[in-house]
Amino acid sequence: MTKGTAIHFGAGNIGRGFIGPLLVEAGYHVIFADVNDTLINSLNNRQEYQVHFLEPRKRRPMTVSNYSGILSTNDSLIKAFANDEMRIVTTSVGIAVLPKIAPAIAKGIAARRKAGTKAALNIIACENGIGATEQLKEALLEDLSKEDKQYVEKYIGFANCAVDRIVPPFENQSSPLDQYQIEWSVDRKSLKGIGERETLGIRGMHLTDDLLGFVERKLFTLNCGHAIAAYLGYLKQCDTVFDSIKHKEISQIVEDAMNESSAALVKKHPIFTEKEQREYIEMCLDRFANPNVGDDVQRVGRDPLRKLSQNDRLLGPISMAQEYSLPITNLCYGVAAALLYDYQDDPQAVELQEKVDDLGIVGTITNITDFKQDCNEFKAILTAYHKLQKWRS
Ligand SMILES: NC(=O)C1=CN([C@@H]2O[C@H](COP(=O)(O)OP(=O)(O)OC[C@H]3O[C@@H](n4cnc5c(N)ncnc54)[C@H](O)[C@@H]3O)[C@@H](O)[C@H]2O)C=CC1
Ligand SMILES: O=P(O)(O)OC[C@H]1O[C@](O)(CO)[C@@H](O)[C@@H]1O
Repeated sequence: MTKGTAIHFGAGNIGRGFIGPLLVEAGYHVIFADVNDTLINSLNNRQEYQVHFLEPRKRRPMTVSNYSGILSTNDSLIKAFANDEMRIVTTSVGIAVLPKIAPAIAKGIAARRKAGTKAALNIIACENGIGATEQLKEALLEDLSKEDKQYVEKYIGFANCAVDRIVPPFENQSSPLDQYQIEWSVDRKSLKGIGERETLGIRGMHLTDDLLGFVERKLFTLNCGHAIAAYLGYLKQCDTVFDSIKHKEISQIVEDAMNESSAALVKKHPIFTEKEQREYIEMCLDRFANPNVGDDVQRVGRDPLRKLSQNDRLLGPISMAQEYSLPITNLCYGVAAALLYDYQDDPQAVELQEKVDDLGIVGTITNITDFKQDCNEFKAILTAYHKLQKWRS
């Protein structure tokens, strides 16, 4: 049964491998909008592609069809917004790219208003980060007229979400996908056009009134452990997270860091019990150790400055633990490992190491973390940094 049309910005790993397939399976025609014309041409020429599951158990690949591709700069995309059948807009372009796609979405909304379309449209940014859809909304409001803003209030929902699926890069026109518990939790109250008990009819989308809990659980547990495994693995010259987690001293730090984060998480978000968090951590460790997921440490560790930002997976759990005066030693190892990340093909790693060269490590920790030099967190990061330096030599 057709449910209408969806536009998905970013036909990369999570777009083609996770969100796109869920929307297609739910009965939407998905328009993938991307800047990469080779990718768009290849999607249009193929008309279908496969998603295969990297789980230890065998499961049949899924065939994805009922989609089309369009360059995100193409004016037809703006026209597509005006269509009454257009119901949902999703993104997975990377959080820093959201301001770049905002003008096209703003033009699309203006076209929708001018066409007199009254059907609700929901926009969901599926990026790793807190409040990604909110950031997109703020960026696009700048481009809207007063009338468009009134229209937005009435008909356009902007819902934050947590998106959890490990999708390593595509190979040979098919998408590898890890098949553990999947999570696409969406803020129910921000959606438009659905009743109290209704859903958008998308299997795998979980509507919740406690979104922040789900976002922080994913970012501060799974992403936290994943990033620490990547940065520590990089120091030991591991190629993949799978290789990294085989080192006992790495898996211990990763597990202990996730435990430290969880101890604070269950206090802040009592919707999760300690038992559930223990099981969640087990599930994360299983995923990291899945031999079928050949996930490069450089992919998982990409953009270290973003990962070292205040509310992200490394400093976020430390602040949360500080609120309850809980231990943070292993989380500080994660921060220190990220500070040592010097992969030359990652522009943020290069920028980070230039900062270390300019400011010294004490100045860099101050600059990035905002911790005072005499506080425990600062000392723990500095101590861990000096210990981890020896891993490289
Ligand atoms: N890969 C994964 O397992 C997961 C990724 N995420 C999040 O999803 C987002 C995307 O990640 P991936 O799919 O791995 O990255 P990716 O690099 O595979 O895909 C990003 C896509 O966005 C496109 N893009 C870049 N600028 C654009 C623009 N201005 N307009 C339209 N398209 C544009 C790129 O061409 C690329 O196809 C990130 O925020 C990431 O944190 C979240 C959970 C899991
Ligand atoms: O996509 P980010 O935020 O750079 O994080 C790296 C990795 O974190 C995950 O979302 C989950 O661990 C990966 O699948 C993802 O690619």
